[in-house]
This record gives sequence, structure tokens and C-alpha cells, in this order.
Amino acid sequence: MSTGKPATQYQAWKKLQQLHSSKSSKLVLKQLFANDPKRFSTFSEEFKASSPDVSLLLDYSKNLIDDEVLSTLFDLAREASVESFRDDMFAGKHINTSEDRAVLHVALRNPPTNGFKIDEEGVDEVEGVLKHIKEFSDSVRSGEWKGYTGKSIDTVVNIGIGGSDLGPVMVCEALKHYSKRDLKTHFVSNIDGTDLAEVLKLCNTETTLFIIASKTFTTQETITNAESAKAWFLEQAKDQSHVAKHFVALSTNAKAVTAFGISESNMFAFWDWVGGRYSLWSAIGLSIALSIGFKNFQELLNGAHEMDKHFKSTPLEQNLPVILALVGIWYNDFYGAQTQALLPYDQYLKKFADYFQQGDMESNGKSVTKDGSRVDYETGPIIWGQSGTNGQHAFYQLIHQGTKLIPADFLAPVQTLNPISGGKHHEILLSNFFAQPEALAFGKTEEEVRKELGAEASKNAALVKSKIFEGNKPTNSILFQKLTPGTLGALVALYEHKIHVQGAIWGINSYDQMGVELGKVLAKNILKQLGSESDVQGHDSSTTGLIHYYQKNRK
Ligand SMILES: O=P(O)(O)OC[C@H]1O[C@@H](O)[C@H](O)[C@@H](O)[C@@H]1O
Repeated sequence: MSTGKPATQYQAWKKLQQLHSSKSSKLVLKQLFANDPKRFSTFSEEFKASSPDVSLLLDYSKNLIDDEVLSTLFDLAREASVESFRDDMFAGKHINTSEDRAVLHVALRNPPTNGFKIDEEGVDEVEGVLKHIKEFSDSVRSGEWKGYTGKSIDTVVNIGIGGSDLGPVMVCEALKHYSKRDLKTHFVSNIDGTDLAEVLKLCNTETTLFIIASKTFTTQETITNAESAKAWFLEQAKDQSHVAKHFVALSTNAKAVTAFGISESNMFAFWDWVGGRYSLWSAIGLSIALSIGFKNFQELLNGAHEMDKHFKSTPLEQNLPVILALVGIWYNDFYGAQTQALLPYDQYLKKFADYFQQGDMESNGKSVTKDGSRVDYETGPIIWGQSGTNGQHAFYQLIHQGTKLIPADFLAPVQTLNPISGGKHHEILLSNFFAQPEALAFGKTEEEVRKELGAEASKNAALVKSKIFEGNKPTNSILFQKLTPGTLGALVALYEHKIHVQGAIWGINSYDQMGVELGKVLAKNILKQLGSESDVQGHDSSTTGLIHYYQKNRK
């Protein structure tokens, strides 16, 4: 188990505080690189999976660290029992203590030959569900699965929210290159009727398959959207028995699925040890398998499994998720950085940061430790970002010259999947991927600016100042070979395990999400009061005022 101790109690934490006060002014990237020609090779690690397609290089040399800081960070990981907590996860211990659950998304991407034996209900059913996914996706993709008028399926609509949406959305976008283009995939998540209404305009009842994705099968948004989709379908199809050809469910809750009108044979199961935001590897990935085919889905799982093996067996000093986690903690807890940017230089990864907003912020956005003490240090960062080079023309100004420290991860493929115009686009893209971390790290001095401006510099001091780049902004760079399903699996697992390590050090439970409950309960109560003004009871004057304004002005 993780110690669950407040992180500030670790000796290494105290030492890191001292190191930060005594040497942060000396941790200047320009000098660190000048003093050590081997800095890149010292502070970079390559990950190679057994499949030659899946490899990546993590360069973490452009961080505000030296040997002493780094070794103290590794001491912190050891003191916080990161290794045994990791092993507890893989062994199926109930590390999600508040819900008394195992955390076993790693068991979903574990080839059966590996002898991963865990005494937890459902672990031995993983293969069976994968087989069901394979048979079903093969049959839909080949056109063998027929709708109620005998036509094949050409449109898939995944209805789900949070973890039952974001993973499939991100992966289907990321692996679009491998997708079956004549099978369109749409995602409906928002309770805002606009979301469903706009998607239904693109669908034909005869050829559309609805996937109702909900771990609990009680989520208000998903069930309401699913009911409206069923009503839309039945308006045309008329006969309730046709639902079986057009609606399937992905859930842990067989009772609620059958009550909704979907038979158990059309249900793809998973289990309570799969957290929603870690569920794309489970039946929740059905839309992925439909889009890119089961073989590619399996490769996605295999790539993640390769990263699991790396995380499980590599010494901390060479362990990529551990390194990312520790340098993240250095900024989050000692430099006071509030956010972490994820900046993929690959258009296919444009949803990567959105995905990890839930992955990271729902996991580590906690303020009490596992034993209930209020933390007196910072936990999970705000995750944000978007694909390069778009971000450069939007918010990079603030990263370069603003007042905030924004640690950023840059990710890019060595090879593009679309080498158009003789590879020209990719070379330009990558030149930006190399240039930005360089600019952030080394900046531009006043002297350089003055030289550049020539005579004008002496006339316009403000202009000189505005053109200075202080530099010393930390980044990680991750270069992967090519965006294959296996590589994506490895990348996602890399960040999942980073989150796990950080949560272990902060002593929090990364696997519950109590913070999403209160708003849901209040909304249910308010929904009952929306009928008339006199029903609106028990709120503060602001909430009451807003509801009354709505009631007066709705048509
Ligand atoms: O899959 P379900 O049960 O419909 O839940 C969807 C989402 O519901 C949210 O309330 C949770 O915070 C997420 O973690 C979860 O992914």
C-alpha cells in the first residue's frame, strides 16, 4: 500500500524544500547545458517495446534539475513506497480504499499467456469479453450484422459521458488513419439536446447502431440521451423487437441494462475494478474496435501492456512514468506551478489533453489523504493543451513571456502518417517541435535583442524589454516513432502510470471521484423544483434568483 502519509512528512520532501531554496536560482538551463556536454544523454531514456513499431524517447534534460535534485526525487519515491504501491495495483489489492476496490485496468491489456492470475471477480472473463468484442465488431464491419430492414450498419453512435466517452473519442480521433472510412462514428455525451439532435440529423434508423456506454448505467445524461435515441429509432422502426439489432450496452450493471430494454446477449460487460477514466481498454472500447478493427484494438492493448511491463520492472531511475511524475512534482510542489501543458505535435492527438484532463484531474484533484487528513501541499495540476502548431499561434505567448511557470510536455512522431508534399509539412512541424522547447529553455538575452535591433535599441528601451525571452522554462520532449495503435497504447499507459505515481506520493486516492457527486445531487433536487416558482425552496438568494429569472423568461 502507499503510505497514505502526508507528503510533507517525508525526509526527502524536506530536503527538496531546502534544495529549492538553496539552489533554484542556480538551476539555470543555459548554464547546466554549458557545464555538462553529456546532459542530454544523462537525462533521456528510450523505451522499446517488443514490437519494433513501438518505441519512444523521453528527453527530460530541459528540466530545472541536477543530479542532486533528481536523486532526492527518487528518494522521495522510495520513501513514499511507490514501488510497493505499484506492485499492489498489479496484484489486485484494493488500493481504491474509499470504495474498497481493486484497480486493474492493467489486467485488461494483459495477454492471457502472461499468467496474470488475480482472485477478483471478472478477471477471468476479460478474454471472453474481448472475444465478444471481436465477433461483434467483425460482424458489423463486414456488413454481416443487419439492421431491422436487412441493411448493413454504416453509422455508429456512442452515447456515454466522462470515461465512457473521452477515451473512445480520443482514440478514434488519434487512430483515424486506421479507421474504416465507410463506417462513421459519432459520440454523444452532453445532456444538452443539441448534442443528440445534431448527431441524429446525420443518422438513418435502418443503418445506425447505438452503443450505450455507461459503467453504472445510471448516469442521468447517458440514460436520458439513450432513451431519446430509442424513441427516435422506434418512431421509424415501430417494433420494439428491432431494438436488439440497433442498441448494445457497455456496462457493469446487467440489471439496469435489461431494464432499459437491451438483452444481456447485447451487453458487453466490465467490472467495478475498471475506473471510468481508465476504461477505454475494456468493453468501453467497443466503438474503437468498430472503427479501427479488432486487430488494431488488440495492438492498442498490447502497446499499453508493454508500458505496464516497463513500469512494473524498470528501476525507478530509468522508469519513464516515474521520471515524468517526479519532475512534475518538483514544479507542482516546490516551484508552485499550477498547471501542466500537454502539447502534441501530431494532429491526430488533438484530443490528448482533453482526455487527460479527466484522467489526471479527476484522479489527483483531491485535498485529503487516504487517511482523511487535509493536505498542506499542492496535489494534481490543471491539465490543458492542444496540438502544435495551433497552440503556438494562440497561447504560447504566455508560456514564453508571461508571469507563470508552465511546465510543458512536447510530443511528436518521428514519422508522419501523411507525408504530403514530399514530407515538407512534417519537416516544418518537427522544426517547430524542436524549436519551441529550445526557445523556452534558452530564451533571448537583452544583449541579443539589442544586437538585433541595432540603432533602434537605444531609442526604444521598452521595445528592447518586450523582446527579451527570459528562458529557463522547463519542458519534456517525447519523440515516438509513428502513431500506431501500439504506440498510442504505450503513450496513454505512460501518463496513466505517471498519475498513479504522483497520487502515491501525495498520499491521496487517485481512483475515486467523490468531487463529482454534490453537483449531481443538487441538480436532481433543482430539476424537481423547476415547475413553478413556489416550488423553489432551500437555496441561497443567488441560486433562487437565477432559477426565478429562468422561470419568468422561459417560453
Ligand atoms: O460510465 P458512467 O457510469 O456513465 O459514468 C460516466 C462518468 O460519470 C462521472 O460522474 C464520473 O465522474 C466519471 O468518472 C465517469 O466516467
